[in-house]
Amino acid sequence: MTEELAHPAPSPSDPQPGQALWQACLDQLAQDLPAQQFATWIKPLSAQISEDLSRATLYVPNRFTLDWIRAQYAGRIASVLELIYGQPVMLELALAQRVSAVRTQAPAANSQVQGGDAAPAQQRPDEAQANAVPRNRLNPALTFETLVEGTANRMARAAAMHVAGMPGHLYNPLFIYGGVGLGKTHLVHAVGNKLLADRPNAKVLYIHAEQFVSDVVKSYQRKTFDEFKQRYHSLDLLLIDDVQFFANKDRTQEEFFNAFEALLAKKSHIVMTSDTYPKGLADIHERLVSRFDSGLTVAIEPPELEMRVAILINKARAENVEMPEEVAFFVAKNVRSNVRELEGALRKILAYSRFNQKEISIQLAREALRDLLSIQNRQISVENIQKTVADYYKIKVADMYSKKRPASIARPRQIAMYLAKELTQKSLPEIGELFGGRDHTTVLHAVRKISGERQQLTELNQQLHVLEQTLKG
Ligand SMILES: Nc1ncnc2c1ncn2[C@@H]1O[C@H](COP(=O)(O)OP(=O)(O)OP(=O)(O)O)[C@@H](O)[C@H]1O
Repeated sequence: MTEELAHPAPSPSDPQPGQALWQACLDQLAQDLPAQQFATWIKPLSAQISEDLSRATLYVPNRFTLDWIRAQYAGRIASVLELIYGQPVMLELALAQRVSAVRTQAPAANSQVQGGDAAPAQQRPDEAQANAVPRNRLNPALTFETLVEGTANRMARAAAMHVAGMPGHLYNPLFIYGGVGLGKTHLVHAVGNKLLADRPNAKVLYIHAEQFVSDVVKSYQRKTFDEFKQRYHSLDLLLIDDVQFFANKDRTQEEFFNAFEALLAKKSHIVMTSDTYPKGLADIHERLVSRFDSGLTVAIEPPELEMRVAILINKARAENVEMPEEVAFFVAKNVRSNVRELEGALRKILAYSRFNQKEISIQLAREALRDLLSIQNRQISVENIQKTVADYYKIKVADMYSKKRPASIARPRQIAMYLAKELTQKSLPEIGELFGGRDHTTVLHAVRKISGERQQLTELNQQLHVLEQTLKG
């Protein structure tokens, strides 16, 4: 693959391989990204690449930039590095303040490279960043229009739309929770962007909870609580991300409580996100938890298959690429955990297609995602098979190990045994053991029976096909 790349892939024997790799990555990103984004976020990065090229550390000046780079660009940078080098390069993000400590520990041969001709990140004046990040900290790209709707986020989206259209009324506070990479941050930015589109003078602020913590600490140290209060208490809309980060931060919780009360009293709106529902939050004072829960609490679930397909097609289109539906289905079936991973897979496919100048097809997607797919294939376990088959035939997983014999249970159990033999490296006795301590001859009987019937019964063959696809991902 590497010989077909736009840049010759550096090898660890090049004089300064880290520098060459990072420069090639920058060149590629400069082509891929809008000039403004590249100049603002990527060019100023300071990179340190380990001698064996297995690890790249990017230094960023502050927490906000770190979160931003992680959310928006880290996946893309990692896949470009991987494509150029031909092997995965582990990407780390670190705050520039720690550079001196890291430098003293780093081996002398490590190359510390700046993005383009920018000043070192730790020396850049704060003003440069202040210019780059809008004061309300909203990302204009994260809107309702770019957020694909599906069963998984329908309720949260509807509530967020309502808040954006009529802030200060219903659902205050709006508390959105869900697992990583499911679109919580996107949704809160969408609320802010919509309100500003309707009312450009509205005072809106998006902030990550960690940034709020750091604001509290700073105003405590500098004795600037009046400014702090002025800033937060005068908002029309406060969007605060990942409030689970308030855990064990008493002073922050107190200040947030004050801000919360002040904002609600003046009918300003608060939208919060978290990785869990309010009562599931650990180490947060009860009075805050009960306030979090006093408006509307909605979950965002992992996206279902159709939604994943739509997200892929939409995101590809945003990059001016038409992704054939069958390819989107293939990817969506294989990448199931969250949207961020889906985006990562898409980036890999686009980069792979661009580098190799090949049309996007299932075969190309398979090649581009081969690491990810092989990990999944390796992960097929008997437990996984039992659960998938039980779900498919709507029986209990416990029936896989039970002694029950009715056909409605015995048959799915035989199918699961057959798949365990086909898809794992386990021996017949090992499989028997995992099916409630059955004898290996019982497993052998099941394997022979199902494989024989599969040749004759189209319906069974189809069911097995679906199960295999599901399990292989
Ligand atoms: N329904 C969706 N439609 C389009 N893009 C989406 C959707 N959901 C998530 N995304 C995209 O997926 C990526 C991850 O989403 P986001 O950062 O909002 O997740 P999150 O839930 O806040 O995750 P975390 O808890 O890790 O911060 C973003 O680039 C976002 O734009």
